[in-house]
Amino acid sequence: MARAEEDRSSYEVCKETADWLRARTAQHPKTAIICGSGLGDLADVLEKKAVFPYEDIPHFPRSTVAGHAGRLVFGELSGQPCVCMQGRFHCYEGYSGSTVTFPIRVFSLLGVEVLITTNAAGGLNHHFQVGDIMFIRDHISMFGLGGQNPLRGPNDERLGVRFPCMSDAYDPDLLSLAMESAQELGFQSFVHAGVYCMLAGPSYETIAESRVLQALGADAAGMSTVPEVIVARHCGLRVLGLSLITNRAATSYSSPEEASHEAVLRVSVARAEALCRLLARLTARLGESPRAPRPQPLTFI
Ligand SMILES: O=P(O)(O)O[C@@H]1C[C@H](O)[C@@H](CO)O1
Ligand code: HPA
Repeated sequence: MARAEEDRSSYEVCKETADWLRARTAQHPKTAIICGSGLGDLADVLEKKAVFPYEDIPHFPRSTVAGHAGRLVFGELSGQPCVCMQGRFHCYEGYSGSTVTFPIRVFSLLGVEVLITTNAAGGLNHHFQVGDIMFIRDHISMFGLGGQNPLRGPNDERLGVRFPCMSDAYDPDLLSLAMESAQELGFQSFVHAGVYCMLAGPSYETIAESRVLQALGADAAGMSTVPEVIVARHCGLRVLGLSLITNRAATSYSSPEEASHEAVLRVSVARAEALCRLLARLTARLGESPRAPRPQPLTFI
């Protein structure tokens, strides 16, 4: 029988973990990066690394999904202090919203100001190709609309307000900076901005469900990210979200597309280098002070 899940929703538990980490690393990360399925290589490019397996960190949950190594990596990216989650937690693993988002609160207590969250997602927008990158402009959470909000339960004001605004969930300045970074790297032909839709998972969508999601205005479908973003905004972090389109969601009964996690991981691993370059460029731009003036606004599909 499964053991009862530890309650990680309290400020004290988050602080205990943050204090434990602070005592073991001299790094003071301002940016946290969550590596999506198969995107763990993003953490390997950090310099001056300090690595903590999740099982060594007090109160940290365990990664159970292939392509999520389960290590917290502190280090520098483009000279900027960062912390990377090599492996995230998903609600479909059986974890509660407060467990899935526990690291975000720990990061906030460590002084992190910006969250960059990445994921693998199925493309719903007809213009998207496998291997494309979508910056998340907004989200729809089928999970959240169904009542599964990670902030459900008593609210501790030390962590954030009871009713956080979500119309500004994805920071427009970070989005512009990310688009500029993509343009500087010559990536504009395969970079878009769009709406990410979170499903509970772990089963992929049916054809009828994919059609509904398209009609709702979703550009990509996945099984993560939204709880992290809600909690990040709750504790005042600025957020950039990024989806790697690892497959195209099937929307026709005659379509050959069949989603599989193996194919998702294959595409993620193949595109990890491009993502690393993009995040390195973006992080360098984030470190520039004062913020460089923006070029002409860019239009992405
Ligand atoms: O952690 P992410 O959102 O990148 O992982 C996606 C969603 C599922 O966990 C898995 C399905 O293939 O990939
Ligand atoms: N649907 C949901 N989650 C996903 C997909 C998908 O097609 N691809 C990767 N994660």
